[in-house]
Amino acid sequence: MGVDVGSFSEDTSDKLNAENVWMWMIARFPWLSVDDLGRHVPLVTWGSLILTVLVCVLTASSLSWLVAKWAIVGAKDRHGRKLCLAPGPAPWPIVGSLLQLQRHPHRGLAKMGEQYGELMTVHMGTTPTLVVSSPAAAKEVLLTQRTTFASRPLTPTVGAWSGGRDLGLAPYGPLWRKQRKIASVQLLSPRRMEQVDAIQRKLTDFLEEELLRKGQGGARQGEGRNVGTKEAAKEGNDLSPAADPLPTETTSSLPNPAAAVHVGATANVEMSHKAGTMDGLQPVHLRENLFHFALDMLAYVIFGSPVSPSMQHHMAKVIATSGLRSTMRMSKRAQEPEEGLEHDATRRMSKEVSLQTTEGGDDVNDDQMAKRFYDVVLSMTQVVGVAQIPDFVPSLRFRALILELIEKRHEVQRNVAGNCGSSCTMLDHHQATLRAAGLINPDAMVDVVFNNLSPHTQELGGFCNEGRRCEKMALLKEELDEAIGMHKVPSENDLENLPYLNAFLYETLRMHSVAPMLLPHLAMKDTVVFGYDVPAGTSVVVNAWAIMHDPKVWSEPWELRPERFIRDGLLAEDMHPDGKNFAFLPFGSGRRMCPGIRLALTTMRFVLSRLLQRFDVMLPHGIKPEDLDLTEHDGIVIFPETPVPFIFRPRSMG
Ligand code: HEM
Repeated sequence: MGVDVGSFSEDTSDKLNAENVWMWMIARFPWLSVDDLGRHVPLVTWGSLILTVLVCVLTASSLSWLVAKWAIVGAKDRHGRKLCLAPGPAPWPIVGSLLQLQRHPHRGLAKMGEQYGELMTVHMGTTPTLVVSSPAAAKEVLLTQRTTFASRPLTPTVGAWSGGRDLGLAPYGPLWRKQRKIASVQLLSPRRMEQVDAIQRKLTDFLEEELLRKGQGGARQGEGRNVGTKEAAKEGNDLSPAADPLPTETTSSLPNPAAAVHVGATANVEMSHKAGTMDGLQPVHLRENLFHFALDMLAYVIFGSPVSPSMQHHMAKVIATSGLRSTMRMSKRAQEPEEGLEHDATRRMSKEVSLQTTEGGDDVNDDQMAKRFYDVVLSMTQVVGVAQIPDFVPSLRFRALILELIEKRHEVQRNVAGNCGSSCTMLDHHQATLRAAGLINPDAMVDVVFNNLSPHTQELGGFCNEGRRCEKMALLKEELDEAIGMHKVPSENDLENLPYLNAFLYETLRMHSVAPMLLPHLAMKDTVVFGYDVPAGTSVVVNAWAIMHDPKVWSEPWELRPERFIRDGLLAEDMHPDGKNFAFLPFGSGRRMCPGIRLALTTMRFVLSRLLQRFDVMLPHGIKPEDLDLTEHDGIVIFPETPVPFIFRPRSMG
């Protein structure tokens, strides 16, 4: 049958019948005509395509329902007994509910929890996971049944990373117990914390100096270029210590974590562009400085010395101003012009001095080592999550780097003055000086761990511009000024007794939970939680974020209200993050609770109080609180994706 598509008139639409619709479609899409099958192959193709898609969709959806039914309703235990699993969304084949979780799984799961309740079964890929979202259920899993849930799932990522042999991700068993004991009794013991205290003070002094220097435009050569411009943000070095080069040719290749995470984030670019100076002071990104601070602390605890080039530069200054300077002058006079000697000496030392350096150390390697250290720590925070997506690249990089750092540390140990006798090199002396200055940790974690492991296990190998936030800042300062004053370096004892400072810290940990879903746990045997079966091997995620933002648990959970942690003018004892209050779990609870809680709290209290003593912290002119993009960076550890520029005005100026 021929159809005169050319003569088809749209006016025939008043007769809305199948024939008209068909003719209208043929007028629009002539290839739909079946006049000449040979010529109109597309119709057949489209037809089969549509049919195929339909079949696929139907099959997938019935399959997913079948799987859901099998997984949730019809699941049976080893003895064929029907299991009653916690309710949850029907999973899709292969991906389970991963697509519904979107970018921030803790938020996605909190939303699902509103529908399914405090215990739900969610498929992370093909793995059924029990998600816990209430204080009572968290208590049941982390405390009452703490041994049953004390293990960690061995995901492909964890397997590739460390084979599950590291403390944080190891399955519950003898190796984990041994590591945990070393961590609690030796590495993070009160005695060790005193040693860490000394380096913490030095690093905080350095942090303050850096904030001051950068705020004043950055004195070092090459710094401050493009600051606050779109170009700088695009380069990834805008306002950050990534633009923190050692002088001249040793420009650091240290990554800007912001750039690594989100190069040129629009908000960042716009904000940096808008950020104006204030009282002649430049805005500074605190986040990067704190990131470097924390990693230097970590590197000190683990490898015995900070790793960032800027810190090494600082260490070099210690040497250059020590007795060794004259030795250096003498030994290098023949090669160096007198003018600018000190600067050159400092620079040269900064090349030579680092934990990794062997004699004649090379700055490029040091910089690369630091870059890799920052890089892998950052990637660690992104990869180890509930979404079990294997990413082998960072894990292999991580292993190689750690092995290299351990080897270098052994080298340092061999070279430490005293061991080398008459063959002591200049570097040995430098390291002895750093040790004396407390900049090389005599008991680095690698040493402790290696001394403790048997040969067998070794083989296994707040900002303030206006309004209520200002009030809170003022309250913090008032408390600090009254109790300690502006100049005294506070002791841990001083700080523990400041209710508002601690309450402020706790409230921040509640609102911006660093590890929002703790680390994943694993059921080691079949058990029952609140009437629901939990078969052995089930992954368990405690959504601490959901609990800490639940309006049934916390009134006005989105409001920053440190006062909620204070009772009768004192810090409420039952509101400590020590794992006893299951509504407030920033460090987890039970067997796998964070062993670093003391170090973390001490460090945060100290840094916060020192910054408050020294600076008025505010947003730059032209930036309002509502301009800020506080979107969380995705990964198992949460921090703001876009660094916020602050003005650090020395209080002496005010
Ligand atoms: C604000 C800082 C910190 C927060 C919020 C934090 C939070 C956490 C959380 C939530 C867990 C998981 C608990 C669980 O799965 O039930 C954890 C585990 C862990 N944390 Fe921390 N942590 C912090 C700092 C530190 C520090 C400074 C160290 C060490 C120096 C550390 C070492 C560990 C280790 C080794 C584990 C694994 C413990 C195990 O599985 O047995 N953390 N942390």
